[in-house]
Amino acid sequence: MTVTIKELTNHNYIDHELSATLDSTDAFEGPEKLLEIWFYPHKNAITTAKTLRDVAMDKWIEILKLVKCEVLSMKKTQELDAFLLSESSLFVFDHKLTLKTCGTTTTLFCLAKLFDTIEQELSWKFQTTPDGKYAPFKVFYSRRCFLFPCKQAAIHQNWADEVDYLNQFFDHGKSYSVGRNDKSNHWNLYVTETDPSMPQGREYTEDDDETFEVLMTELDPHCANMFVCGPDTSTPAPTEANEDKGHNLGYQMTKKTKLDDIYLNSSQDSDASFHHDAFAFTPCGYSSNMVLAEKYYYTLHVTPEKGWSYASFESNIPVFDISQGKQDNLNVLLHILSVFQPREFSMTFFTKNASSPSFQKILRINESLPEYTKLDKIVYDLDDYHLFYMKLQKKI
Ligand SMILES: C[S@+](CC[C@H](N)C(=O)[O-])C[C@H]1O[C@@H](n2cnc3c(N)ncnc32)[C@H](O)[C@@H]1O
Repeated sequence: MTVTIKELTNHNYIDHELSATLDSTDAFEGPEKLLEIWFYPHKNAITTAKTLRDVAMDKWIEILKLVKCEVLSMKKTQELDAFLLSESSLFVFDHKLTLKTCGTTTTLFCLAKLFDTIEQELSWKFQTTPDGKYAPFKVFYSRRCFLFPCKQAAIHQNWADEVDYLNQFFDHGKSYSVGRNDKSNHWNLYVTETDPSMPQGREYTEDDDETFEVLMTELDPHCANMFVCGPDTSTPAPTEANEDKGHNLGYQMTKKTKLDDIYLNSSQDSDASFHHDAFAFTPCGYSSNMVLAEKYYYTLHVTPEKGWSYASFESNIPVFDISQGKQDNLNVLLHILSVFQPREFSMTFFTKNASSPSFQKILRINESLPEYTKLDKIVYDLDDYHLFYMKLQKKI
């Protein structure tokens, strides 16, 4: 499955001025804050005429201003809107959204505005408890420990403050610190209890809901250099003739590193659609969103600077099922590791079905990574989800 040059001209939204004027900062916090809100368990459970995808672009821009990031471009598919941001990505489905932002963004500061907007624009009322808290179907917030916590805005400097802030909005939130609890090795998760009053039954359940995330640090310098543009690097500097340098270079980086070729071209129907949107930052850095079969995404973000190099991969593609067993997450992981060759990485895998072949295979994934030593390997039973976490380090 690879992308074609047509992907450079079929954006639903693109901010050429912003792409031309973005510039680099010094020490950059690659590790992202990841907020996923399921307002309803399924689009069939929405009780009003409008859905999240009816929220207009200018409303998303206002919400994202509070997070301190901007929209570079957006592509719409049949099932989702994939936004490429100045600091990572936003995926909007009819009934849920995933917001992933890096740097010194203030992700949680958008919550009040987000709930106000959907109440005004969609008549979605989730503020139902007497204490004014919100009760969407499910909320997840997670992040690995930061490389530069002191650079973050106040509440994001430490996990306990983030949890206190989330608890002002939601009831029944549970907080986890996963992995050995030292300065650079843990990963945090906040998750609310599933709202039992929402409709139940097969037509309201996403059976194939899986999320696979790989967070890599200390990238191999040659690999990291593939995401640097300008003199003496492996990617040529853009020419003046390019109308949108960031998107052009992003496309070139994707093709060169074969990041569009992670999933086999053998998904259930080989005509499955594939959409791509990538951006190369100046002088370095890369972000991309890929959408497969209209409803599955994977997203990659790279901070290549020596000293704080970092790359992340996140996917909701149930690879074993859609490839009919021809490909699994080990295969996906090996492809990603070959592109970045990190010294350390952590991975998380969420699934509803602990007896699925995908989950059973992932439990033994470290046995197929002879170059890496396992530091932590943990499974959580979170009632309606199972979480697998593993941290690995390259053998010397
Ligand atoms: C937004 S990208 C990808 C971030 C992502 N979370 C990651 O995995 O690293 C960050 C990279 O782009 C570079 N960059 C250059 N200009 C930037 C800008 N205006 N905003 C954000 N990043 C920028 C950063 O220095 C960094 O190397």
